[in-house]
Amino acid sequence: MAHSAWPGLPQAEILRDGGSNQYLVSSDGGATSESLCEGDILCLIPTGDGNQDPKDYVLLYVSTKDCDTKGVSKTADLSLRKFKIKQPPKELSRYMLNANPDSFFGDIRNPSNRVELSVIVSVKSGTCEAEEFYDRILKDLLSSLGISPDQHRVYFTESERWIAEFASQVLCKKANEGLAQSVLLLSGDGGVVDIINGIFGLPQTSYYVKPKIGLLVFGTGNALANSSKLNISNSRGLQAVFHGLARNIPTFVCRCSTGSVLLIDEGRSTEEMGTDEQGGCVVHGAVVASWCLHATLVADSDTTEYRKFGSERFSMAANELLVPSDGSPPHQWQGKITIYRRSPSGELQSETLGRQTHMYILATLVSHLEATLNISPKSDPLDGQFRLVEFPPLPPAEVKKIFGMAFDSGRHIEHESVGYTEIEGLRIDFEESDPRWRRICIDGKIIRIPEGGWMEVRRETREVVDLMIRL
Ligand SMILES: Nc1ncnc2c1ncn2[C@@H]1O[C@H](COP(=O)(O)OP(=O)(O)OP(=O)(O)O)[C@@H](O)[C@H]1O
Repeated sequence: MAHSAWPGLPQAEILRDGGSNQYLVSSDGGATSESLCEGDILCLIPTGDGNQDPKDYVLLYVSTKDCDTKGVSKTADLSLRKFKIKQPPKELSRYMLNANPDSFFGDIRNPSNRVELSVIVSVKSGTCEAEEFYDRILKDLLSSLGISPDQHRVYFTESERWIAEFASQVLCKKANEGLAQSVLLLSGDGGVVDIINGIFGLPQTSYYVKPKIGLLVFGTGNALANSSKLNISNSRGLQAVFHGLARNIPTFVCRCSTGSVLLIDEGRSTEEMGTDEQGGCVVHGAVVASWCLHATLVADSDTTEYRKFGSERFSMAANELLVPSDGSPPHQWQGKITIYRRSPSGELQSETLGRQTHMYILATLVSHLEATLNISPKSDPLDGQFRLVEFPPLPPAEVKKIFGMAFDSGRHIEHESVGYTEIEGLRIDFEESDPRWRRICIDGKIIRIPEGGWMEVRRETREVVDLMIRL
């Protein structure tokens, strides 16, 4: 760490403010003070180097104009604060930045021991705040840590395909050469999944070193972050980057019949998918594979107009599907569902769901699709277990009741019409003539299956990337 990074830093005192996780930071000899939530602390850096007093630290945190807001403030209200501190409260020692060669940045005090760092800013994620967060917080933070512009690369996404192409052309290539890499990714689930797919598109060498992803949360649903105990405070996940551990992101593979296409540009255009040796279409996911109501509402709400409403867009589109404004009844999706499970002796077994019409078919590796939508309450962070949530066509009021229960700590699994089970995989044979009802969702990406087609999802055993999480 270059101590020259801290010239003229003001001195402050940090004290616990009552019994909660609130602190008071007072500077200017007590003339100025502001409240600080523990979730907004980034790190404490010991500045003593033997000649100096070891009780000197630099405190870095994200400050908000609106500190009464529960949860997360708008990025426009955030700024990075840096103070010299003497004797911080001892419970804050867990935020101490130690010299650790295995950490996300490598040995931050020693530039020659740092890992290769890329920063990817997904400019269209969520409500498009990632770029502003980079400008307001991240740029200054990296420079304060002594990570100079020549020691990392910053990229702003230029297209829908940008992250997947970067992942295959840069990340995978270097990982295959055995290079340790870390990626600060400002996005929603889509950015992570694009990285996973970009890497899965190429073979792995025996030298492969999994890149570490530090996910800064800027999407709409943020299922992976909300399910992985990432602290979605104003630090947007930076606490896990500094103080977390790297853990494998479990994934699944989805194969679909030849002729399946990825819908892009708000569904106006299509793109060819990757293919396997048999000519089937292949895509990987880490969050969710769905059909019926879930896939259709994600697809219908993926427009610039809907995106302005943040995660509210999902319930708006769901309402239109359950109670269509033209007065028609909700659609009943038609198809054959086959479920794969492992027997206690490890044998793969299949069983067909005993009905042909459906309202909800969703296989997931995560617990939460949104901050409070606990779709799979038995899932633990990154546990790798695939679970199926399904129910048949029901009156709209009953479907809304089920969702109310899902938002209430995942109680929907107690509803008599909801099936919830551990699975190894799932196959759908579609029996729908209208292409609108043949759209599936793989981690937010929408795939249209050809008429008479099928899709199959299975857990994937190859590991490609790690996520920084706090255990
Ligand atoms: N410069 C760009 N031009 C066009 N599309 C972009 C650009 N940058 C990102 N995108 C696309 O924007 C989408 C952002 O997805 P992401 O998952 O990160 O956010 P989200 O959908 O709002 O959140 P979540 O998936 O968590 O609900 C992706 O499909 C990505 O490919």
